[in-house]
Amino acid sequence: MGIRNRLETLLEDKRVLVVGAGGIGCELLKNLVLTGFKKIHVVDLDTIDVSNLNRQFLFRREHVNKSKAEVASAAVQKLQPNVNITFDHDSIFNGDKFGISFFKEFNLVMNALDNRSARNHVNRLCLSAGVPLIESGSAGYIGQVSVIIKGQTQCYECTSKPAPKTYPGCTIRNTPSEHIHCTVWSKHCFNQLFGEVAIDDDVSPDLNDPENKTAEEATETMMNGNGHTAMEEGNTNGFHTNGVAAEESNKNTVVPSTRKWAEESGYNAKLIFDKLFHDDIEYLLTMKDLWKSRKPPTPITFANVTDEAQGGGSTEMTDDVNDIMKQWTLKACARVFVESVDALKTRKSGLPEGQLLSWDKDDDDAMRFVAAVANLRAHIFSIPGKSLFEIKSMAGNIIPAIATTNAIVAGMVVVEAIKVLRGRKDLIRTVYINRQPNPRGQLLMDDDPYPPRKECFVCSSDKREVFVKVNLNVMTLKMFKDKVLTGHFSVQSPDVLVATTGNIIISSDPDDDFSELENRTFQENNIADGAVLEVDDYLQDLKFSAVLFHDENQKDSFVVEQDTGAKPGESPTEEEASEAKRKRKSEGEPSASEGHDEESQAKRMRIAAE
Ligand SMILES: Nc1ncnc2c1ncn2[C@@H]1O[C@H](COP(=O)(O)OP(=O)(O)OP(=O)(O)O)[C@@H](O)[C@H]1O
Ligand SMILES: [Zn+2]
Repeated sequence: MGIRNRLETLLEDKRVLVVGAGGIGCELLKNLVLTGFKKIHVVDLDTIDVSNLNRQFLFRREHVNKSKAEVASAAVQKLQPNVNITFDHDSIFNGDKFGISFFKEFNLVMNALDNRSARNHVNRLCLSAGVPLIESGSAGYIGQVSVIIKGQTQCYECTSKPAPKTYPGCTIRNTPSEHIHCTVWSKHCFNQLFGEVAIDDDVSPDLNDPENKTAEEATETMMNGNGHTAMEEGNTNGFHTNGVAAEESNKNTVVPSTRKWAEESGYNAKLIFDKLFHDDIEYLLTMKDLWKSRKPPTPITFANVTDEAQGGGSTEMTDDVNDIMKQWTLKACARVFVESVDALKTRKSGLPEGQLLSWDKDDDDAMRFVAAVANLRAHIFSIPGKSLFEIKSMAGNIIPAIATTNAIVAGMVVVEAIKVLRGRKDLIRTVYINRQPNPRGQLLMDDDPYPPRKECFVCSSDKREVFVKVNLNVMTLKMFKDKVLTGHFSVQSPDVLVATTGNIIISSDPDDDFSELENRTFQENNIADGAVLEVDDYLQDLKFSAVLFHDENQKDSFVVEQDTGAKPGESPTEEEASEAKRKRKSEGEPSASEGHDEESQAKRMRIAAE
C-alpha cells in the first residue's frame, strides 16, 4: 500500500479537535484537510478583525466581523468538499458544551491558542479525558510544538511559566530607571483618571518603599500639610497613600483619590500636569533616602515647559505632534497632554453613568496620552524619551506575528499528529523553530519529549501540592479566589475547603452565599500560617492542595511555588535544573520548558537574540 493510501486508511475514522482559528489555526486547518484528515471540529470564540487579514489567509475583507470558526470551516471545506468539518463559535471555557465527555469524542486535540489560561484549561480537560494534545505557539520568528500524552510526556503545566513581566510598585511610583517604568506608570495614570482603577494602579508616591526610611517624616509632612504646597490647599493635591501606609502611620486620614481630585478640578489639564509632574515630584524629593545613591528627579511645571523652547536643538526631536516616529520635544508632550486630557474628558463625560474608558493601544487619544505622560515622566527622571511608535509597541506588548513562523508551526503540528495517531509514541519529538540558524545551521530543532514531572499539581498521580505565600492579615478569600485561583491557576469553578476542619470556604455553587466569609481575610476566618486548602474544580476535573504561608511582605500580592515540594525560598528547583540542561542541549537556543505565551516567548526571543 502506498503512503497516500496508508494515510487515508489511518485518517478515515479519526476525529480531531482544533481549538483556535487564528494565525496558526488557519494554517493548521488547511494542512489537515490537505493531508487527508476527514473529521474535524473547530472552536473559536472570536470574530474576524481587519488586522487578521494579512496572515489568517482563510479570511477575506468581506468576512470581517464574521465568526472565525465558521468562515475558516467553510473555506477549508471548499478545498476538500468531502471533509466533515463542524464548528462552534464559542469559548472553550464554556463548560456546558465543552466538558470532559465532549473531549472524549476526539482521537486528538490540537491547540492553536494565544493565551495561557485557555491553554491550561484544554491541557486539564485533555488529561482528564485521556486524549492526546498537541500544543503549539509562535512569537515573531520563534515557535514551538509539543505533544502532551498523559503519563508519558510533560503536560503544559509541568513547568511553571514565567509570570507576566511586572515591576515592583515602588520602582514604578518612586524610582523609575527605564523608560518602560514610565510607560507602565503612564498606563496606570490613564486608569486613575479615566478608566477602571485596579488596586495596583496607584500612581502617587509610595511611602511604603522599603528604601524610604524617611517615610514617617514624609507622612507627617503630608498629613500636616507642611512644606507641601498643594496639600495646604486642601484637596488640590490629590496625593493619597495606599491603605497600608495610612494604617501604619496610624492616621486614618481620608485622602482623596487622584480620580476624585481630577473630577473636582474639572479635569483641568494644566492643574493635573502640575500635580503629576511638579507637586508629586516635589513630594518624592522629601523622601530623601531614595536619592542618596540616585539622581533625584527634576520637577517641571506646565508654565516652564511651555515657555521654554525645550529640546529644539536636537535632530532626534520634533515639535510635530503628528509625527509618531520621532520623539516629541517636551513642549510637544505638554501640548499632546492637554489635547488628550481634554479629548478623554469629553469622551468620559459622554458615557452613561458608571461607565469608564478602557485603555487600548489602538485608541488614539489614549495612546497619545500615555506617550506624552511617559515621556514627561522620563524627562523628570533623566531617562531618554521615545517616539509614540516605540512606546506603543512597549505599552501594547506587541510581538509581531510572522505568517511564515505560523506556517512552519502548523506543518510540524501535522507531522506530530500523524505520529500520535499511528501510535508511534517512540517517534514523537518536541520541535523548536529558532530565530536564526544555530551554530550547526539548524533552524528547526527537536528534542525528546520530557517525562511528566512527578510533583506537577495538574498531572501528577500522587502529590499535587502548591505553596502560596500571602499576607494572611490582608488577603481576603475573595482576593485569593480571583487573583490566585482564577488569575494564576486558571481554575474556573473552585470549591475550596480547609483540610483540617473540613470547612468549605469557597463554593462554586451559585446558590451558596459565601459573601460574608469571602470578604474577610484569612486571619479573620481563623485560617493560619501552614493551613492546607483543598481546591477542587469539577469542570476541569482538577484537585490539588494549596499550602498557605504567611508573608508580611506581601500586601494584596502573592508568591506561588509549585515545583519540587520544597518550601518557598528553597532553590534551585528541579525545574530550574532541567531547564539549565535543556539550555545547554540547545546550544543557547530557547528552552523547551517555557510556554508559548507572550511573556515567555519574549524571554525566549531575548535568549535567542543574545
Ligand atoms: N477561550 C478561547 N476559546 C476559543 N478560542 C479562543 C479562546 N481564546 C483564544 N481563542 C482564539 O485563539 C486564536 C488565537 O489566534 P492568534 O494567536 O492568531 O490571535 P488573533 O487574536 O487572531 O490575532 P492577534 O492577537 O495577533 O490580533 C484566536 O482566534 C482566538 O479567538
Ligand atoms: Zn504536568
